[in-house]
Amino acid sequence: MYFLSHLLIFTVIALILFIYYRARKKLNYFKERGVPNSKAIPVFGSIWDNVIRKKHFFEVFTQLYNDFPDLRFSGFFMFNDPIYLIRDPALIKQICIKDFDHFVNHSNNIDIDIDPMLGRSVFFAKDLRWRHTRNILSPLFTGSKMRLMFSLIAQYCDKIMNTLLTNANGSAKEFEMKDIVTRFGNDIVASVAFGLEVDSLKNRDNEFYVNGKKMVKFDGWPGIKLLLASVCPRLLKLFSKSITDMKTIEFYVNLVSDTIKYREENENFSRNDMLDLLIKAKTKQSIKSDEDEHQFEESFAATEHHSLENTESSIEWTDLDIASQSGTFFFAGFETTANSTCLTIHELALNPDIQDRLRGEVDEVLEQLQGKLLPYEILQKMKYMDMVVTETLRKWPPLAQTDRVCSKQYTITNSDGTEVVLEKNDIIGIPVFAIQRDPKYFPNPEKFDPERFSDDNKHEVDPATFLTFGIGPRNCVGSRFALMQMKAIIFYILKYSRIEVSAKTQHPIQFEKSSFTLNAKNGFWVNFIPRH
Ligand code: HEM
Repeated sequence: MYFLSHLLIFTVIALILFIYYRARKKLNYFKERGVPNSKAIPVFGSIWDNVIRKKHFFEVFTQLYNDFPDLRFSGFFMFNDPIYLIRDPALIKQICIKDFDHFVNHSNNIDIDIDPMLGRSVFFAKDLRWRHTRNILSPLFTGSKMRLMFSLIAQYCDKIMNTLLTNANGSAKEFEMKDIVTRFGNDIVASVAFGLEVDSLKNRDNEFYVNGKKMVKFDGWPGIKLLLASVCPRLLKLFSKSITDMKTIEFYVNLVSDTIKYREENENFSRNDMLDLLIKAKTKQSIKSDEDEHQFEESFAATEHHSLENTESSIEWTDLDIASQSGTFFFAGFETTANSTCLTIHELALNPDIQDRLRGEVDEVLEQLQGKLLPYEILQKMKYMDMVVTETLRKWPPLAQTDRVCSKQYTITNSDGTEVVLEKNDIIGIPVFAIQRDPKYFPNPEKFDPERFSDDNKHEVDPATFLTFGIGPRNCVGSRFALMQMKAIIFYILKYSRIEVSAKTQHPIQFEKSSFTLNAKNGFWVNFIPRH
């Protein structure tokens, strides 16, 4: 027994020393390639300040960006992984657009045998599966498809804002916006992506909302599983069957299967929602083309659709594939859209003059509509709305950084002339937040200034410095959906109320350091003053 316990202690110490030695050796990675790198410690790399919750990810990434202001790229370590941080917008464009074929995947791939739900989603898929899925999905997110869905969203926002403020009798009502906007988002996803009507403000613990919350919970054990899925999938398989809870997967697949069955049995049923389009894609029916696309004003922030080579695929779509793409609205679009909406509301509360001007635009539209529901075409024509939302997304992009993985050798040249050959599986980081807060590209970057995106000024913004929705063929497929949802919620809030700071509004706002995105530490509190 005595011998065994000593052997165990010895083995554990030897293992720790071995891991430490290997991690320390890895820290020479950039030096050996002639690339200056940010400070790093073994195992935790350059993000120690976030690991101990001293700084938010956003602050850490900004520090790494500012470490070498004159270089086109430098290096840092995300735990043990060396990452090339690309600082030069022209190089970002070259990698993500021109030479995209060398950089197709993100680093957070998940195989379908690790998680049948996430692995099928376009967000986590890689190579051929990604190309095939993206080719199917891209046509479902164009302006004309958004227009079809928009009436469901506008109706919902109008009804809910109206109910929220009944009984207020003209007096201020204090709300924590994240809770409200999350419930808005949940019901909109239920309606558009799953064909289900729920009212999460009334039925607070409805099954759809509870399962949705589980899907987007990526802190704690689910977060560790997500990290293991890309760093060490074999280890994850030892501990767990899947990242997403199997019961949650079953819930969504059953929901989608029942709805598909209903719609197939009722041929005349048409709801013009995303699920309809996904079912058509599954059964390889043609989806009406977008010849009327040009009639819509495009939001400044909406991402371009890049055509990919046509990939004939032998992958047959099942109900699980459809449930997975519908589920993508949760894990790719839920927190991002909800936080961006809350931050727009927060900025409008802090900047009453900007809010007044936006309300003026809303009122003009309301007068034009004469009680009718807001149509998508008119929403898209609201110039100041677009400027306000775009400036929020510039100042507060919900993801600090995105990335690409190199798939075949590629040479990049630094400002000092050093050439570096990127090898297969090398990772490059794109510092979204730091670039959008760099005074070189956005003077006085802390200021909330929608004028940056006015017709007179927006041509001065280099598209490769506005990266909130990413760049190139792997950009955010849901940008139009996110913008439509954010604008609809803001429109109907301003129709029914004036937003003011409340006693609980935090300014300057602080964010949860354990979160990878911008979750306010004490919530997003504001007062709504009902309008007559
Ligand atoms: C304000 C809200 C949102 C923001 C800021 C955002 C941002 C992003 C970013 C930065 C990326 C990576 C792009 C790149 O690496 O170039 C991305 C990818 C993606 N987003 Fe969004 N997103 C938002 C909302 C949504 C919504 C509502 C959906 C709905 C389906 C969505 C679906 C996706 C998908 C599927 C991808 C992966 C695309 C691919 O890998 O082909 N996003 N998003």
